[in-house]
Amino acid sequence: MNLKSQYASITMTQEIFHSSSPLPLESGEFLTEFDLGYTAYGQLNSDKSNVIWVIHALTGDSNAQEWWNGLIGEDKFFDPADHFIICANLLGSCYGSTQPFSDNPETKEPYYYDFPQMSTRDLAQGLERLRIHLGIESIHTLIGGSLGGQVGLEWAYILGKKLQNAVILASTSKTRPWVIGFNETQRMAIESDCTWGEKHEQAGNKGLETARAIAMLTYRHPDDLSAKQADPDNKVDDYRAASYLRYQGQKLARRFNALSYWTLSKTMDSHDLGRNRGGLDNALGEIEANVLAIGVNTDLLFLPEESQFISQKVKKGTYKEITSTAGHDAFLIEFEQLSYLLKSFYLQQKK
Ligand SMILES: CC(=O)SCCNC(=O)CCNC(=O)[C@H](O)C(C)(C)COP(=O)(O)OP(=O)(O)OC[C@H]1O[C@@H](n2cnc3c(N)ncnc32)[C@H](O)[C@@H]1OP(=O)(O)O
Ligand SMILES: N[C@@H](CCO)C(=O)O
Repeated sequence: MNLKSQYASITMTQEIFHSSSPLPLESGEFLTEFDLGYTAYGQLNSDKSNVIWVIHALTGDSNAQEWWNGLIGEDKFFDPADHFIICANLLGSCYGSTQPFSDNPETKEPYYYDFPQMSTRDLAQGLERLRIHLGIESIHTLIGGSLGGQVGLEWAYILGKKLQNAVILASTSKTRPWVIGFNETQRMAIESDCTWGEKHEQAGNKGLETARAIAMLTYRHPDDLSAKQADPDNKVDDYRAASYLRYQGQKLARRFNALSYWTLSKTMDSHDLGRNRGGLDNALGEIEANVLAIGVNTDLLFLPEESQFISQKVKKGTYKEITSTAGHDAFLIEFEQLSYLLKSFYLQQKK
């Protein structure tokens, strides 16, 4: 399907790729067949050397130009006039790809709670299938933040020399117990919703609101809330921070579902680039691409040290840092710094 983007001159395509061959999963299970919804902007050049592959974070979708509008678009750092920019909705997510409400080909009923558990490696294998289907032999740059960075690292490992540059933002090579703990509290919130277990898309919705509110505290820095959600001194109730978190919970529950959230949070927990590869040092050391690992100085979820570690262990690594009061989500917000860091990274490659 060809669509007009908000920039009349940009070609934007939205398609669904269907894979009819089974995808083996790390758990030992299979996805018998699967769909990946994807969005592409711009055109492949004649030698197919202008591919920028974006991987979204936990609740993102494939329309990267919309949620990364400060980085992708006309006259932005990644301009579809020059690049073929593609982003696929990750497996398990509810924006066009196979997810818990998709039909299980074996039962002809939605998977619901029987949706198989997938690791970041499995999600990367799904993207690899799409790359092969599109006939893309090499990727100029893979870029993703948070969960998108985790999947990006896994894919960078798989791609080997087919990938030139990987930009991994606010992410990690192995999920820390602290993060798994936060994800578990969010799943506990979902489980405590009395509709969890029912077979419809609203199941667990109130629990999802709470889960998002908990998650927001890991995406923001305490100082950010102090600055933006401060109350007058005479207050004894109805604090701004409280209504902010409630609002954020409701906002997500309107556009996402608890089953996809559950699945993807488990996927985040599973992330360990070094599993069955002789550990992290070995696995990172086998990545062939130039890697730019970007940390955020106020990130409490994926610490800047985790990005530094990635840059130190890969063959060709660079570390840069975003300075922001925003916390973890700065990678979705601080476009000016991001554009500057990307520019200096590419200039460094030319030297
Ligand atoms: C179909 C789709 O939308 S999917 C793709 C979009 N999403 C993604 O890709 C996921 C990644 N994006 C994100 O996580 C977020 O959009 C971010 C991090 C980029 C920005 O987060 P935001 O929620 O926009 O910013 P912020 O934390 O400042 O909150 C602002 C919102 O809180 C509201 N708010 C602020 N303070 C309060 C308060 N005290 N009480 C109630 N509401 C409040 C604001 O009015 C604003 O509401 P709005 O979103 O309806 O305009
Ligand atoms: N704010 C991000 C998650 C943190 O990376 C999202 O909602 O996708």
